[in-house]
Amino acid sequence: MTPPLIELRNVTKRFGRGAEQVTAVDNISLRIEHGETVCLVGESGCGKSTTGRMMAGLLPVSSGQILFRGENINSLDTERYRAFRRAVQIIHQDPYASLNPTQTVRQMLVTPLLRHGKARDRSGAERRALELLEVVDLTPARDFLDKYPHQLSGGQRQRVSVARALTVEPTFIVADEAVSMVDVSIRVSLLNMLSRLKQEFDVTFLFITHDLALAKYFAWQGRIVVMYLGRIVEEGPTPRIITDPRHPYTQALLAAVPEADPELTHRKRQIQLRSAEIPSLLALPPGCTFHPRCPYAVPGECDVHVPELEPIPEGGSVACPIRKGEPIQLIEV
Ligand SMILES: Nc1ncnc2c1ncn2[C@@H]1O[C@H](COP(=O)(O)OP(=O)(O)OP(=O)(O)O)[C@@H](O)[C@H]1O
Repeated sequence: MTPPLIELRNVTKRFGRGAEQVTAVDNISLRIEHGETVCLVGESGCGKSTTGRMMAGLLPVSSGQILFRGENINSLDTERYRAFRRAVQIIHQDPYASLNPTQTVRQMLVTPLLRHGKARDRSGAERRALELLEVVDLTPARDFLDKYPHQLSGGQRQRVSVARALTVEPTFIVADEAVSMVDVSIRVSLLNMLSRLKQEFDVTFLFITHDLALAKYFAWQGRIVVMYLGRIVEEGPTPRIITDPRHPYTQALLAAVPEADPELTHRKRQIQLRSAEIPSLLALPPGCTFHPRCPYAVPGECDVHVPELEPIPEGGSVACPIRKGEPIQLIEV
């Protein structure tokens, strides 16, 4: 049996020491198959970026294992580890911070192409750089080769980041809030470009976003994984999560979608959180960490036991023994 492309097994990540220590990611397990598109969603600070950075090999785990094509990335020899680091690329939220301001687009693309043997010589690397600029819809490509990051718009910079990631022919891309900083008007064209890469380059995606409407758009054929305060609280096929969310937190996230998306908002979900405040990672509530905000919390159960993710027949799994079997009540508006 082919192993998943990438797998997290009971991965935990702690930052800091002593009383200041926080557990940003708490014992999560996740399998992503080759060709899948998975969206990791949740509010700011729930551990999405930390998870993505660990998967890209940019942060060590505190405990647990990350397996790439079935092999623990910490047991790889130098050559295989380098191959893993090339295979997994990350696209950050802020392309301005991740692009070197002193380099032209030509340098940013030609250098990795030559360094990683993706082109035989300089002219081959330039040809490939031009092709990649066209792939990311920066045309006419020649006009962009000598530009510096500050001469590009936010959307164009993000396209250069994507082209740069593609120079090493990755199999897995972590797109961390990759379209959040660009204007809404060009968000869709960026998303469409990323979607095209799934097919054209056979890339598997982990798309990290706080916005369920984006997750729905990007991963309708894929899966949504919902994180809350470092834990996975629900996961499943996107259509099921969007139309029939079971965890009260997922329901609250959906109810908060501001976009005029008729599929997300034509029926209002009946959920009124007890508190809008997210607890601090420094003082996590016992039991289910969502219980102080949850309208369905059962005293003696939810404030005591940490719920496990359990599969549900409709697809995916839910970490809420109280609500997992209950479709939400909807009211027509
Ligand atoms: N290098 C670090 N040192 C200390 N704490 C960190 C570090 N990186 C992240 N954290 C903490 O870990 C928690 C999770 O952060 P993370 O960036 O993974 O969340 P997120 O869901 O991606 O949120 P955002 O969308 O705001 O980036 C936060 O409380 C954050 O302050």
